[in-house]
Amino acid sequence: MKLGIIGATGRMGQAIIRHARYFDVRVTAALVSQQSARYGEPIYPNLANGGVRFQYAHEVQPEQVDVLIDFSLPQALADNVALAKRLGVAIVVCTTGLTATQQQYLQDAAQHIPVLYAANTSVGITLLRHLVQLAAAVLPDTDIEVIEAHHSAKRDGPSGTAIALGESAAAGRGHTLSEISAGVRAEGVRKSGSIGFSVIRAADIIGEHTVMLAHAGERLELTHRVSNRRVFAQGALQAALWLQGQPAGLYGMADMLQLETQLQQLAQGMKPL
Ligand SMILES: NC(=O)C1=CN([C@@H]2O[C@H](COP(=O)(O)OP(=O)(O)OC[C@H]3O[C@@H](n4cnc5c(N)ncnc54)[C@H](OP(=O)(O)O)[C@@H]3O)[C@@H](O)[C@H]2O)C=CC1
Ligand SMILES: O=C(O)C1=N[C@H](C(=O)O)C[C@H](O)C1
Repeated sequence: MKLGIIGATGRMGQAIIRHARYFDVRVTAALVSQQSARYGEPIYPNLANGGVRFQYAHEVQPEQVDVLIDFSLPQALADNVALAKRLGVAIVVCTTGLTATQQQYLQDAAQHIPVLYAANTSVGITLLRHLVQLAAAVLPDTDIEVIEAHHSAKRDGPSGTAIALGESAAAGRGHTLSEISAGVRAEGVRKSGSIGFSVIRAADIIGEHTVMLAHAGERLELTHRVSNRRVFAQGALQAALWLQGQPAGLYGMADMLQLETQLQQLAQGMKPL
């Protein structure tokens, strides 16, 4: 598969370029912003890469890529989706901090091309979202808080993953997140039934999320920690390979992993404790 990576000079873009060779994937386009200092440089000088150099989106030709992965910035989303439509290829969007308007661009593009959106491409978070929904439903009276920690260069907060986990918890309670979100907590007493967020930014933390479900005398904490960006890169590459064969539509990581089917089959085969 011929892959175009958008945000190719960034932390995640570089992780994709490093890990593509472990999949049946060749990076054939590595896209940078008009402001990039890296334009024209070879993408990974230490490895044979067929002479691919960092280039601008408007230079990419339709035969050059089969699928795109976007790890850039929200403000580039409209251009990235337009590029996928121009090339007529699927796009895996992994950028977080999207506005409602930018999320609508994904919905609109999905009428024409396959689009997979994932705020977190790890298998662990895809499963955790389901566990959180279940726990929130089974423990309806617990207070729910989402705590996340990331590196000091992260721009958005709460993280896209924290918001997705909050959405899962709210869904478990029969609500949308916007109905019961308390946002990032500051001062003031807790409103019963609200979901609050805590945000930590420090050093080189790659990505950590905890969902706490607490009531008096007892607390359940569901935690996911990533210690290597390879985890995100592998998930995104796997998603790109899968998405290429799908019809136009908007997908998530759970669709790619067929998680609902897997969980139903497992639940049927489980013995009572
Ligand atoms: N879904 C997931 O699992 C994960 C998602 N993320 C998200 O991915 C995004 C990128 O993260 P990260 O790699 O750490 O960020 P970086 O800041 O390291 O990289 C972003 C890159 O985007 C490039 N860029 C900026 N503007 C544009 C543009 N207009 N068009 C194309 N490229 C542009 C920049 O480079 P240049 O100017 O040289 O082009 C920059 O290198 C963030 O939103 C982050 O939250 C991160 C990790 C995992
Ligand atoms: O910016 C990051 O680094 C990460 N961003 C994603 C998010 O906002 O959820 C996913 C991951 O935790 C790393």
